[in-house]
Amino acid sequence: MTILVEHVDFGSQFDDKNVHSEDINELVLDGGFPQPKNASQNTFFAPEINAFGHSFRNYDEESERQKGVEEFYRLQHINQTYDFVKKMREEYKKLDKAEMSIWECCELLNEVVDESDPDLDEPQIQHLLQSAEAIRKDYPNEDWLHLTALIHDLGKILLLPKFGELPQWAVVGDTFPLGCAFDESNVHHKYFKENPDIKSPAYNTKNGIYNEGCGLDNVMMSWGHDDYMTMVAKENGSTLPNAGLFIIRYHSFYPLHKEGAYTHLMNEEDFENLKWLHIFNKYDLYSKSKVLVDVEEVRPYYLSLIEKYFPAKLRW
Ligand SMILES: O[C@H]1[C@H](O)[C@@H](O)[C@H](O)[C@@H](O)[C@@H]1O
Ligand SMILES: [Fe+2]
Ligand SMILES: [Fe+2]
Repeated sequence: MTILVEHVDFGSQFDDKNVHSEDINELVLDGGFPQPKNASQNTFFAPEINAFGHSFRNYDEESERQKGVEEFYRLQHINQTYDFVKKMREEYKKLDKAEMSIWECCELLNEVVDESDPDLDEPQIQHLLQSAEAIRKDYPNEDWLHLTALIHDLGKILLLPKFGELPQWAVVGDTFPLGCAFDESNVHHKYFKENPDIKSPAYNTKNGIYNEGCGLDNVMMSWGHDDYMTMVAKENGSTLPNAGLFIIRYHSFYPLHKEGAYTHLMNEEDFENLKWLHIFNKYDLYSKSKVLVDVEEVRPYYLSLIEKYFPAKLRW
């Protein structure tokens, strides 16, 4: 069984911003996943079952693994506050923890286990390469998108001793804005009732401390691997297009890109970039499989992309 996901048809607006769209009529979108016989072009067929035999992002399943995931969200929703995020951003903006290349970081990530993820059963470097290779197959000319996929989860190194050994709830899981009301579409929303921010009248309206349409760049997101990696890329002078940086910063913002919540905080540019995030998300989520990528075989290609868009060594 497969799930049918319509391909997003985006216009030529990206050409202006150094991002080129494919001639999508020429594409067969399958991301390398098994396709049904009658699959038509321009339609992405996503697998229905994850590596554990469940549907993807099923947070209600009665299983040991799911209990761990729920406990993860309890802690995350209680502890992510506006003040906490402010402190984290100040601390990590210093980028004084290490100097290393992007590829070195990919290798480091193998030591990391993500307790929030109900679908992933492989080392993190496999997830990076599986999503990058799947998107590369469908969008061969968007090299920036391949590299974006490769690096989108690198921020998970925050779990390692050298990078502060932050608890899981401060690194992984879905993200959400602070400084305004918590939307009900957040998974395990009920645990927000123990978050101290809920008592602040300033934070507890739909817009909270923000103005409608203020742009997501101005919104304080819960702290984690997304925000950190965006910071690292920007501060080290990456030449990735804005759409790539947008994908990295908001790829865990499922309440927005899956549920359509919080759109009142977006500006026009956010809406343009969201089209790319929707595309990216399918590959991030559905490429998690047991079919492993041969790291040595694809390494030269990704090294060439890293060289194109990043300095040789970055500050982390
Ligand atoms: O559990 C997952 C995590 O593995 C991902 O890296 C993150 O981006 C998701 O949003 C989260 O829910
Ligand atoms: Fe992620
Ligand atoms: Fe991911």
